[in-house]
Amino acid sequence: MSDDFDVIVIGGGPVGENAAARTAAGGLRTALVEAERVGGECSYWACMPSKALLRPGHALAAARRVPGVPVGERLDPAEVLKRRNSFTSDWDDSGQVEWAEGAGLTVVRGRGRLAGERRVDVDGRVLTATKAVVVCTGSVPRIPSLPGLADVPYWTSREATSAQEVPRSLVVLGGGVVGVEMAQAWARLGSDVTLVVSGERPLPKFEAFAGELVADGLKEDGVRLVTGVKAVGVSTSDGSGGSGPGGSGPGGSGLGGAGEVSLTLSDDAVVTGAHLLIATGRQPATFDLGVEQFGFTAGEALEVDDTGRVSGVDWLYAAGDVTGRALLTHQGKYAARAVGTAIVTGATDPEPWTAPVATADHTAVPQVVFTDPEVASVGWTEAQAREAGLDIRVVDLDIAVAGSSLHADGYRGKARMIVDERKRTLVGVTFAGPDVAELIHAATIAIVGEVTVDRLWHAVPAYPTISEVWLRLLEAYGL
Ligand SMILES: Cc1cc2nc3c(=O)[nH]c(=O)nc-3n(C[C@H](O)[C@H](O)[C@H](O)COP(=O)(O)OP(=O)(O)OC[C@H]3O[C@@H](n4cnc5c(N)ncnc54)[C@H](O)[C@@H]3O)c2cc1C
Ligand SMILES: NC(=O)c1ccc[n+]([C@@H]2O[C@H](COP(=O)([O-])OP(=O)(O)OC[C@H]3O[C@@H](n4cnc5c(N)ncnc54)[C@H](O)[C@@H]3O)[C@@H](O)[C@H]2O)c1
Repeated sequence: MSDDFDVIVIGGGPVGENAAARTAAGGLRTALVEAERVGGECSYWACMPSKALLRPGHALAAARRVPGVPVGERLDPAEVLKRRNSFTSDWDDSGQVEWAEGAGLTVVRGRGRLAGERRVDVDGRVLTATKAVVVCTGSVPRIPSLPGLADVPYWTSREATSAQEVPRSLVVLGGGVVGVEMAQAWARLGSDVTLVVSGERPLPKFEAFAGELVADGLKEDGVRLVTGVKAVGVSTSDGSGGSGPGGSGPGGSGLGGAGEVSLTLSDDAVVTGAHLLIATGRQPATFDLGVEQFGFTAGEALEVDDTGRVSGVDWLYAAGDVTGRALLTHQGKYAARAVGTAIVTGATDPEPWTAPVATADHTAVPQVVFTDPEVASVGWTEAQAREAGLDIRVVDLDIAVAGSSLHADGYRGKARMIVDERKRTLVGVTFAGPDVAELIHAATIAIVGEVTVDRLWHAVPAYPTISEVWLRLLEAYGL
């Protein structure tokens, strides 16, 4: 096999796959270098397995909210885990490799390292690129420096998404998206879950009402929510199980016997569980990658422009989590399409909102938190819009339309629309409530298209759908 390519992509997660597929489709000889599994974190230890763990609980809760539907009391964990395993292809990436080869890529197994201009060392074998190298190495869990943590076994999102049995009990540290999703998934599968968050509520990056509704949902599922405290130490009751990340999923060793992990909190309280999940954020995977030769620091993001070009190096591109821009699969894949197009077309300074540019990263990033209730948001929160100095009007509503009451008895949800008063266009929208995920793409289109509220008035939502909340929001705005 030749070691000369036009493009070398390091990291075969969803972002690397998309960047590589784009350059290959543009006629460029493209290598995809992957150290673990083609498909990346998203396919095996993040998006797919986490959503597969959550979906059955949502289906059961939804059915129970509609009288007359005959449903059981609880989930069947064995079946849920079996279905989750099928979504990760039992952690076998041969299907993804087949897809990559079918897309014209050369898959190179091994750990890639930048080795000078347009050169990548893969475990001693040096590949060269005539055009570009694209770094798509993703991110890794950010582990806090907590006294005792290095000496106890703990879960990261990998073990939390791949465990092969329901933990008897689970302490989750960190109330971001991973923390709330995994707390609910395992609680609904029968685990006794405690979620420890340092702020007043979970999901601090979202509108406050969203975090409050999710907190209520978690409590209804029996999750013990501990707020406003910091973890100050960790220990095990029997000292068993080795140290560092490990669990009952593929690759993990587990805590072993009946030992418990205890987290000591800043108010002197102690919370205990069979497993401890550290869900305190992620950091760019730029370790042992040779980024220092280009002025970057290992563990920090690769700063890129909107075409994905790494600052100061004209042949080096990056996309996805490693850039620290938006740690989301869909947004990383969007950036990958931009990078691929920029490399194929040779665009260096394209106009915003053209194909080689990830313009939406700045103003229109959608995200769904797949808890019950769900949170779906796009664009800016009120706080971010005010910080940006925009003249805004905030419209808040309960989601209470014919569609929502038909959807579920006792439907409880909230919506917020933020309007730029100067342009009369939307700059941010958040929905929180059962099954709001599918509402958000309409908001994304309105923000990206800079549709005015006056024109949006003519986008009539079908009756009786939950989308009628759009009509109520515009009426509340004054139309
Ligand atoms: C629990 C969890 C749930 C999530 N759920 C969602 C969700 O529902 N929706 C969503 O949009 N986002 C979700 N995310 C975020 C999403 O997983 C990431 O944004 C996405 O995986 C980023 O893709 P990526 O290709 O940049 O990185 P990754 O998926 O991390 O892939 C990077 C790849 O690069 C490889 N690699 C790293 N270094 C090297 C090297 N030196 N040489 C060769 N290969 C290397 C890795 O092995 C990996 O395969 C979730 C994250 C977590 C942790
Ligand atoms: N549904 C989805 O789209 C989805 C699901 C999971 C993850 N993700 C993405 O993956 C990324 C990582 O998720 P995450 O939840 O790990 O990170 P995050 O940054 O969303 O949340 C981490 C949380 O941990 C808290 N924290 C940090 N240090 C702490 C400490 N020492 N003690 C207690 N709390 C602490 C932070 O305040 C924050 O709320 C996010 O950017 C997220 O958007 C997306």
